[in-house]
Amino acid sequence: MPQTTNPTSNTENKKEQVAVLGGGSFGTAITKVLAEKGHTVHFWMRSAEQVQELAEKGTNSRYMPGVQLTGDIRPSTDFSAVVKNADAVFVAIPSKAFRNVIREHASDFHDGQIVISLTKGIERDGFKLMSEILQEEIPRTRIGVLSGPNLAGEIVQRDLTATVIAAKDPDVRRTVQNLLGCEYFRVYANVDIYGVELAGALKNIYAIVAGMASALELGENAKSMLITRGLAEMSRFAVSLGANPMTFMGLAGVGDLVVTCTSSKSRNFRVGYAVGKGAQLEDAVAELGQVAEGIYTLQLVKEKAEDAGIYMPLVRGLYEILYGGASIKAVINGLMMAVQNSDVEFILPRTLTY
Ligand SMILES: NC(=O)C1=CN([C@@H]2O[C@H](COP(=O)(O)OP(=O)(O)OC[C@H]3O[C@@H](n4cnc5c(N)ncnc54)[C@H](OP(=O)(O)O)[C@@H]3O)[C@@H](O)[C@H]2O)C=CC1
Ligand SMILES: O=C(CO)COP(=O)(O)O
Repeated sequence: MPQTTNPTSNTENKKEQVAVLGGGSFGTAITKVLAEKGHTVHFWMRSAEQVQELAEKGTNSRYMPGVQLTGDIRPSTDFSAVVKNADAVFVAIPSKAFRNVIREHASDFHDGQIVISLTKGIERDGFKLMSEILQEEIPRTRIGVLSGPNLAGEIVQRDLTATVIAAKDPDVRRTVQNLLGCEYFRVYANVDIYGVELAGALKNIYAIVAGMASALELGENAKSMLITRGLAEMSRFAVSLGANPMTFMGLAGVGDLVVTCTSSKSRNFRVGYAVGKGAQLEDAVAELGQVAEGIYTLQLVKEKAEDAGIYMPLVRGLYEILYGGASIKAVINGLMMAVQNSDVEFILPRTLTY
């Protein structure tokens, strides 16, 4: 009988110099994982007060109240010093600021340096994903994307978590698996950067929809319908842009979609919930006090889908509610009474069902 090899671990314990850019919830969570693995983490944030608090008390109370950070963490507002000696750099800057920050400091990155985007958003001009921005701004680095069902608030509690590293270069994938993989954090590999990254950005839209459905107490069947039709819609969109549909079966696709559509720990879910309970969008966002990428991604995807003629009824419906003044009830009714179509269109194409 042929034997399948099953190595006990591909996680090394070599200590490295790494950098994390962005002092919000996710930057802090990844810093904590890296530091607990014994790496030296150079942590860049723009707030001098936050740097001082982290250096003196080992906390980031603005974004992770009650969480103690331990290990060799070196917070700093000096971007150049943070990036200069790092073998790998993890970027957790919201999509709206991502290009400006990288462009302003492009000369600080060195040839061959590993740079990994953690950001789940899209840039307005040109519909660019973060890996594309990295490619344009710092093309001589080795680029990857980390995405998956990764609620920061759970990672800092050491709750069991898995994620995906997507990179063309196998050495980048291996390095990131070694840097982060530990008893509570697993890193799976993919080569479909575009699909992994697009999945992470798109699912935020459906998390807003799911939060709304939860506020309206539409029921468990409705929740399942939304998640599954959301998956159909996001994979239809991504495939038309060149991503691999199989990526959406993995952690970065269905995995992240499920966690953000079912948990009030997701900020996008919470924004949808608040609007479902009658709040204005601006008030819901202000109350959150953190980034909810889905509200920007929604606008960009709606425009892109219309330009490209891609059928995205959930995106259109949510857009009409958030930005077009439509009533939630009318949108739900319109969705329910639309043409009944193919379940899995990669098996039964949509057009054949008319
Ligand atoms: N939180 C999570 O569970 C996860 C988040 N992500 C993704 O990570 C990315 C970052 O999100 P997250 O950390 O949660 O966001 P937060 O809202 O928690 O924090 C945002 C951080 O970005 C900083 N920032 C904002 N604008 C700038 C700027 N112009 N220059 C420098 N820093 C800036 C903020 O600094 P300041 O406080 O000074 O304003 C703050 O440190 C998002 O794309 C998100 O989708 C991915 C997986 C999980
Ligand atoms: O991406 C996330 C979990 O995977 C975090 O989602 P939110 O940004 O909605 O909190």
